[in-house]
Parts: sequence; C-alpha cells; structure tokens
Amino acid sequence: MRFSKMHGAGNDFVVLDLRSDVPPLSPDLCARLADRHFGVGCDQILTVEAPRSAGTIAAYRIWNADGSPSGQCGNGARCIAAWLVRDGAAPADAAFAIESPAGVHPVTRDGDGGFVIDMGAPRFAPADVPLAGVDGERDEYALEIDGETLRFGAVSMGNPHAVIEVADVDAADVARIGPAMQSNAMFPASANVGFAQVLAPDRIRLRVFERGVGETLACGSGACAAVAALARRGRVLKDADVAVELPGGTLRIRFDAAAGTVFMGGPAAFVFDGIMSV
Ligand SMILES: N[C@@H](CCC[C@H](N)C(=O)O)C(=O)O
Repeated sequence: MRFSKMHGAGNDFVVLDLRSDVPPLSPDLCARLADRHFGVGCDQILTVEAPRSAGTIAAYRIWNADGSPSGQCGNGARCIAAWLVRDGAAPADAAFAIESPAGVHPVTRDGDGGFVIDMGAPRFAPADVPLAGVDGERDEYALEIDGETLRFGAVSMGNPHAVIEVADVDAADVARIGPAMQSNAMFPASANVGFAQVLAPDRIRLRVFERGVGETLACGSGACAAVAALARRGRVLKDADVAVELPGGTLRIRFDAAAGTVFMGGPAAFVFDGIMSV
C-alpha cells in the first residue's frame, strides 16, 4: 500500500490515494497504519477519494489512530490540499474546493506557502454538537469532574468540540480532564477537548485532547472551535485573524461572523512517501 506521510503543525497523517486500486480500508487496518511501533505512525489516516460534488477536485475522509471515523480534520484539509497540488490534480496558484464528510471547503493559498481553508460554520446547537442532557443552547455549560466544576463551550465544526478556558495552558491537566470529559454522558459521540488560554483578543494558546488519539501537537478544527467559542463570549476578536499557538505550530483563525464561517490558515508539509505491506 503506497502512502504519503505528512503533517500540519505537527498533527501527523498517513495519506492514502483511494482513487486508485488499493485494498479495502477497515478500522483495523487504519489502526495498524497509525501504530507508531508496528505501522507507519500517525494521528490520523486521510483518504483521498473521487469528487462527490460538482466543482470539487476530490473528497477526503478521516480516521483516527484508533480506527474511529471523524467528520472533520482541519490540519488534514491543508495536507489534502497540498497533496492534490503535488499530484497535479489541483492548481498550484488558483482557488479550488475539496469535500470532507462535513461539506465542501473552498481552498486558497496563503502568503507563507500554506493554505487557507474555509472550514464552514461553527454550530452551537446542542443537538448539532452533539451535547446531551442540557436544556438549551448556551455560551457555556458546566460539568463536574472529580469534584471540580468545569465550564466549557460546545461547538461542532463537523466534529464535536468542548472548549475550556484556562488561566495557564501549561498547567492544565489535559491527560486527566480530556478522557474524563470524553467519556461523560453529556458527549454521546465523545468530543475533542480543547484547553485555551487567552493571551490577547487576537492571540491564544491551545492544547487539544483529541477523540480517538489523545493529546496531539495541533488540532485545526479544535483551533476553529476554540476561536468560535471564545469569540461568542467576547473573549477574542470576530472578523479578524486570531493567532492560535499550539504545541506544534501556530494557525491563523478568523471567525467571519457576517459570512457565518471560519477560515483557517496554516502549513502543510510532506515528510516522506512509502510502501507498507498489508
Ligand atoms: N486533528 C484534527 C481532528 C481529527 C479528528 C478528531 N480527532 C475527531 O475525532 O473528531 C484536526 O486538525 O482538526
């Protein structure tokens, strides 16, 4: 099985071209590919697939390291864009569109040689996240973990996110709180749990404990969710770039409130190409 190893701000991927003849993918095979000791190693598997909607170059799907599927992957979207440009399927200098399970995403180049992806509208309605056992849409919800009341915003970017504002992201107990929130009945589809520290209205720090993986070096949809949730509470700017500093790099996120969409800019890098026996 031929693959490309890529990363976006340290969130790493195995990219497979399913437009050609490859063995059928299963959750078990995804988990084997993602294994850092017995496989290639990655946070997510991305599959490039034939276009589904008019005006798109290709579709893609996302599997976490544990083999579970997801509806969205922001860093993956930039890597898919870079992969399609290198493949010759997408133009190097013009806009094009790709499609995730969450919808169609217009893509443009950014000034640093990376890509800007229109990630679509953040959805806050509890049923859309999904969030269970709450009595209506709010800016923040409360949940008790180990006797501590945590306040969080809930957002879908095509995948579920909880965003907790913290005073110091380095001190956040990501490895304890992340899995405890994911397994709580409030999150029937689990969630990606973000810990955000606001440095200024246009700059935050963020760590994300991802569903199906654990803490990653960057989560693009998590960065979009954090800015959308914080902007809703007036903690960061709307309609202007917010720099999101993640352990693996910095993304630029703009919540365009008038257009009702979130733009994400950042890098996409090739690491190596290879062949894995399956
Ligand atoms: N790292 C990704 C998100 C990948 C999917 C996520 N773990 C989920 O299960 O929803 C990103 O950059 O957005």
